[in-house]
Parts: sequence; C-alpha cells; structure tokens
Amino acid sequence: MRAYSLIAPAKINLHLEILGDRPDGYHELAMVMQSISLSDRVEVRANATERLQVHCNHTQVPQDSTNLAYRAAELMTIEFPEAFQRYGGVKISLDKQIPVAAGLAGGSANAAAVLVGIDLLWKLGLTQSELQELGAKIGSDVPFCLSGGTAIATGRGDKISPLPDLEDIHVVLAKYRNLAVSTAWAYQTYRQQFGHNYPSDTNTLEDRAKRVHSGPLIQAIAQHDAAKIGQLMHNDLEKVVLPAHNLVSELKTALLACNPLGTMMSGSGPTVFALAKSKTHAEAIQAQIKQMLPDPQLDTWTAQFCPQGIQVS
Ligand SMILES: C[C@](O)(CO)[C@H](O)COP(=O)(O)OP(=O)(O)OC[C@H]1O[C@@H](n2ccc(N)nc2=O)[C@H](O)[C@@H]1O
Ligand SMILES: Nc1ncnc2c1ncn2[C@@H]1O[C@H](COP(=O)(O)OP(=O)(O)OP(=O)(O)O)[C@@H](O)[C@H]1O
Repeated sequence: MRAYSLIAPAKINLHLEILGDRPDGYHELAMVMQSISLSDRVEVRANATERLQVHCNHTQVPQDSTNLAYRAAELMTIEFPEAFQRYGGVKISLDKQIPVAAGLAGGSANAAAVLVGIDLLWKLGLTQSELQELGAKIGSDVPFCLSGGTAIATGRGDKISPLPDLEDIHVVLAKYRNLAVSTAWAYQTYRQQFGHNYPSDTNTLEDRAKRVHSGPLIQAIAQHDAAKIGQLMHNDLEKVVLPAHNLVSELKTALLACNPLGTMMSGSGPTVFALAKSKTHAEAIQAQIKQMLPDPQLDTWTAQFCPQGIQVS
C-alpha cells in the first residue's frame, strides 16, 4: 500500500498528580488518561520525492517542520535511514477536528498516527512498545496516544500501564476559542507556587509511588462505576490555571451546575469536560451550558470514551 488513513483520538486526563521534579527538568507524574471519540483523521502517503510534507485544514496549525506530525516523520527518517532511502519521503494530511492547544493532545495524537502510518508504509513491523519509545522522543503524551483506551501514565507521562476499558461513558467538552494555555507555563508556575511542597524524600520512584492518590479512582474504574469516577477526578494543574484564567474557572462552575457526573479541566487546559451517563445526558448538559453561557466564542462538543488509540481506518 502507498497510503494509510488513520484515526487519531483526543485524550482527557481523569487524574493528573504532580509528584515532584525530575533531573531532566520535567515533572514526575501520576496520571489516568482516557481516549475519547473526538478525533483527527491523518493520511500518510508515499511521496514522489524525498521530501516530508504536511498539510492541515486548520489555520492555527503550522505546516512546517515545527508540526508534531512532521517531527514524527523526521524522527523516522533518522531512526530508519535505509527504509527512508528505499521508500522515499511522505506526505501527511491532517483533517483537524480536535481543538488546537486545548489540553486534548491533538498534536501528540497526530504524531502518534504518523509513527503508525510510516511503520506500515515502510513495512518496519515495530511493536507497540518500540513505537512508544519513539513517541516519547517527540512528546510526553505521544506514548499514551499510540495505545489509548484507559491507562495509567507515570514518569513524565510516557510510561503506560493499561486499565480495563470504560465503555458507555459520555463526555461534554467546552473551550473558549480565543483562549490558549501554554503547557510549559502551567508546569513552571506550579513548580514556583507548590514546589516547596515536594518532600525531599521523594527522590526514589518507590517513595514517589507511595504518595500517589489515584488509588480510589482506579478502583472505581475497575468497578466500572461512572458516578464514582466523576466524583474522584483530580487535576493538580487546575491550582494554577483556574486562578490565572477566570473564564476557565467560571466555565467549570457553570458545567458543575448542569448536573454532570463530575467535571474537570483536561491537562493544562483550557478545555473543561463534564462526564455524563448517557448520550442523552451529555446532550442535555451541552444544551444547558450553551444557554447558561451564550458566548459565541464558547465551543462545545459531545463525545464518548473509546477503548483504543491510533486506528487504521
Ligand atoms: C499536560 C499533559 O498534556 C497531560 O497529559 C502533559 O503532561 C503534557 O504533555 P505534552 O504536551 O506532550 O508535553 P511535552 O511536549 O513533553 O512538554 C511540554 C512542556 O511541559 C512541561 N512538562 C511536560 C511533561 C512533564 N511530565 N513535565 C513537564 O514539566 C515541560 O515544561 C515541557 O517543556
Ligand atoms: N499536528 C498539530 N496539531 C495541533 N497543533 C500542533 C500540531 N503540531 C504543532 N502544533 C502546535 O502545538 C501547539 C499545541 O497544540 P496541541 O493541540 O497539541 O495542544 P494540546 O492539546 O494542549 O496538547 P497537550 O494536551 O499534549 O499539552 C499548537 O499551538 C500548535 O501551534
């Protein structure tokens, strides 16, 4: 085959806990991640020339070598120079449905899809863990985006352990179109404000693991208890993003008033999501939030938890 079309789902964070600094300058995390049905379509096609090219239908997404999808292709050319020489360049086309700079890992999902697409195009036969090792070189969220579903993510977010699938849970997402939050800013500000709380004895992984508070949520996931999952969600980055962005804070309060199973900011924001027990429940929350906040800048979506990451379609 000379072309592959892939589905790249967005993620939300059901739990995001910052455990401390890492020697590499990143933060040690304990997260629970979830793929959702809101997804981009990524086409990876053999190019007639040696060139890597990326095209995207969204004006805010770069079409040059800074695009995460381009960076994934570039990494493959460096890691597999013989295959690159044999098969030539690739043309990547991104059909964006996932909002950009939203805390939903849209760029990371695109990069993950390109790794899978090139693996197929160049007949490399890489395993999931080999792909995840490559993905971690591009960004912390890429390894999760590859395998998807419901999973624990530790380390800097790149060490993935699968959890049982959660089906039939629905989600409403809401985001102000003109608002973006830098992930680096969010972590840096958290470190400045709360870094003194990192205990000095958390140098070993074992010590850090003892401090993790996701146990009850993981139990609720094992029991497939959507109501409990909604109540137990947590995101440390809310502590810095909500006070700095009134709109995000007000959005969360408004979503909570719509009687969801629970509501939380995703990743470093600014998207806020609400969990719902059915499609009808999600649509009712969506209608209510639009009525409560009739701002033309507020975008909303409904989606469903999905049990997989990158899929060939
Ligand atoms: C907020 C989340 O989306 C939650 O899933 C991720 O933690 C961020 O994932 P990402 O955007 O793929 O992150 P990267 O591209 O690896 O890093 C972006 C920036 O976030 C900060 N960063 C990220 C991950 C981490 N464990 N510690 C950090 O301090 C670093 O300043 C880094 O420069
Ligand atoms: N393929 C891509 N899709 C979207 N944005 C991209 C892509 N490549 C590079 N970018 C740039 O990366 C920035 C962050 O985009 P992205 O949508 O991945 O953020 P995010 O959802 O907040 O990610 P995360 O949740 O992993 O922190 C954007 O401002 C955009 O300019």
